[in-house]
Amino acid sequence: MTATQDVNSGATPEVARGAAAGRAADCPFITTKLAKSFGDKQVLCGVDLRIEPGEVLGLLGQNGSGKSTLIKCALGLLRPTAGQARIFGDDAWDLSAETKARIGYVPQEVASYPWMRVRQVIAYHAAFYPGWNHKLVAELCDRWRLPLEERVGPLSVGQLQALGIVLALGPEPELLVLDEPVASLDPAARRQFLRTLLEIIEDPRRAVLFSTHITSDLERVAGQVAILRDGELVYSGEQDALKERVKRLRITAQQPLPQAFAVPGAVRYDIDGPAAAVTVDGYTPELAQELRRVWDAEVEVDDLNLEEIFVDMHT
Ligand SMILES: Nc1ncnc2c1ncn2[C@@H]1O[C@H](COP(=O)(O)OP(=O)(O)OP(=O)(O)O)[C@@H](O)[C@H]1O
Repeated sequence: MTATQDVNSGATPEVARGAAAGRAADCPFITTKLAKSFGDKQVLCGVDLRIEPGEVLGLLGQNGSGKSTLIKCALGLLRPTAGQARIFGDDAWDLSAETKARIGYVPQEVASYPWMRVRQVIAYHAAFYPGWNHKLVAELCDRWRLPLEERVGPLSVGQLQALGIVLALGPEPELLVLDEPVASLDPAARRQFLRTLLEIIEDPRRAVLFSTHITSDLERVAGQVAILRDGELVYSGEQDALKERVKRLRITAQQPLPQAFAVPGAVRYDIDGPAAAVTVDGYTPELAQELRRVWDAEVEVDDLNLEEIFVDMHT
């Protein structure tokens, strides 16, 4: 595990010492019926998720839907109540040092050593990783104008977040897990980050789990999308397939639409007399044809972007 946190103890990245190359290339990330409760509050309800090498999975969900809890259970930072998470074949609660060394994790709140200078923190982390990419780290520090000679303690939240990303990317991890990594970055730094991420995922061995509320970012980088609602996955699959499946139908009938007007798979209705805008989950061209026939209506089909899909699925 890279650097900003040791997944099991919250201690130094010593766990990465002795990182071994050449382990069997197991699936980077699998959860099976993963469940987590805090007291009597169930936060995750049987989540099945899988990320293959070369995939970027964007994790979406409203505040409190369980994204961070899912990530922490999958990385062995929280113990699941039921089900299982495996990282490169290891049980998440019992990750080997070799497996931890293959993971880069940027938590929602980056913690580091406040008394050290930025340059020292980077050198400290680099010392644990034989494959540390000094050139990449220097480039990233430059791009994000990280103040190498300043102490970590007084860094701004955004600077600390950028440092967390640098530390996670330094060892060139095969699994990169980012829990809202850009929330505090300014627009220029965010753009730089996305550029960096796009460069990183050119390597087909890498898998990325990227949780964010900024859907336009996910739209650019995530081939796979998972949507959590109240601890349950309501979608997991290709972003393109989601966009094929969820459409907005603009319906114009000859007469005001009756009370009984209903569309199979509708997740949102806006009805105004003879006109309706209906978002459906499970669109097919046959559905549009059927609506034209049954309601004697014109039906136009609009594509939605990821943000519109997310919002409509949560109203
Ligand atoms: N240690 C804990 N003890 C009790 N409840 C917790 C704990 N950690 C998380 N929760 C609860 O679990 C729920 C899910 O929290 P989580 O942080 O996973 O959500 P999230 O989807 O990451 O939210 P956000 O988008 O706001 O970061 C919340 O209701 C939260 O209060």
